[in-house]
Amino acid sequence: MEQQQNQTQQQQQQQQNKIENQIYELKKQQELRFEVEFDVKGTIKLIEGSAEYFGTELSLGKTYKVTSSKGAIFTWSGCKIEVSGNVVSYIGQETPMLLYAGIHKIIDDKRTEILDKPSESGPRVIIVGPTDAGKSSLSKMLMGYSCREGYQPVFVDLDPGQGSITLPGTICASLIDKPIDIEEGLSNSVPFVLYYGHTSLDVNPSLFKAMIASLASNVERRLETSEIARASGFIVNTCGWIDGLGYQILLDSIQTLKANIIVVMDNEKLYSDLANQFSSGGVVVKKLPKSGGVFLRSPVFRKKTRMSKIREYFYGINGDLCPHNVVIEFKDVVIYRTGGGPQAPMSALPIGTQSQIDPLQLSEVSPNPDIIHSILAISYTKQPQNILKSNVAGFLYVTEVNMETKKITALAPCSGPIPSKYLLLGTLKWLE
Ligand SMILES: Nc1ncnc2c1ncn2[C@@H]1O[C@H](COP(=O)(O)OP(=O)(O)OP(=O)(O)O)[C@@H](O)[C@H]1O
Repeated sequence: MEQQQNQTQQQQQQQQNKIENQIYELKKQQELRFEVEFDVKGTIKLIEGSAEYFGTELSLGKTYKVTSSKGAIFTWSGCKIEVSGNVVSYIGQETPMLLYAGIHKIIDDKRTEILDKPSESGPRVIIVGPTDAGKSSLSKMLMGYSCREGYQPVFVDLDPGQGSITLPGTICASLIDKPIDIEEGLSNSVPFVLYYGHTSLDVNPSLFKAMIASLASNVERRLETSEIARASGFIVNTCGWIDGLGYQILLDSIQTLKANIIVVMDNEKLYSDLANQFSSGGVVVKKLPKSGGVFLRSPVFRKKTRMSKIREYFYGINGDLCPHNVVIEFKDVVIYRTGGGPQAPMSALPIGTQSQIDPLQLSEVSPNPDIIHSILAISYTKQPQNILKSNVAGFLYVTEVNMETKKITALAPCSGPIPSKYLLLGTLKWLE
């Protein structure tokens, strides 16, 4: 009841604050929480003091465009911020930022500790917790703080639901050498990308686990490339499925990636289970509360975010890219899907039964109108049997399949022939 009243008051306050050119004065360790709807634009400018957006410092006097997003500008020492456009905002008085900074300290200490020990590994951080706990935001913060100290951690994104580095449906690893761009996010990094093809883990958990193993080998190789890479380690963001099979996948991810720092957000049971399982093996397991500012995102909002992420891939964040229509003859490509055909998610099978289909089996798909609106990953592989562990060169969006002329028309981010004949299909679709 009290929570409901608080929420209503907060909403009323947010409505009042939807004013053009509002100036906010933040005291130390406060944050300005904001929300900008889809297709609506606003700006944020730091006009005095210092502040950061999930670990990235704001430049004084620079106007940042914000759209389709929710977030917070935090200050350690106090600041003034000017907000304009259709931005709903309010000041968050209490934040868990000191505790979050404490996790950065643990990571930093680990880096210092292993500098003179070439056989030891730097921080291998994995952030786990339920949906909308603030995991992605914390991973951005930790990467931002690391880069500000000259480290270059690898960011591993194991959440195919949103696709923070490239498209939804992927899992990726990318070296981060500067704090994340406030307007463009992670889109400037050059990642190693695997196309899982689905936005939910339960469609093909075995494939997901196999892909984590491939990603882990890639990350290991990256950590061995230099002293700075070894010391910087990696930061993994996971998806919010934490019980049943979701928990098993988390355990598998922690073990496969050999995580040595586990950060559990907003869930006592998960913390207790993971602490019991891993603390005795020298792994640091820490729990963190969720920030009161984290927005709960409805399934509709999540779907819209996914769709806008795909749009961004082809058209650019500001609509400034010009994708090309490519026409591909059936004979020039081979399309594969995993799992031997369309599958029911695990959750849809009767309890205790298992799908008879080998989840890692590749089956060739003849081009047909059912693949219209699908996102196809173009693989770098030269051998089709390696398609599931090979980096993705890019994506195509199928707009037409002509069975008479035997041609596929697809949207591609750039012109010219596609770099490989091997394409991977999942269940990810986009209605432009
Ligand atoms: N302190 C904050 N103030 C305002 N918004 C915030 C704050 N922290 C996070 N958010 C926003 O809340 C939303 C959810 O946070 P985030 O994506 O970090 O959660 P998550 O646990 O990674 O979610 P999921 O696993 O369900 O994708 C995001 O839009 C994020 O920008």
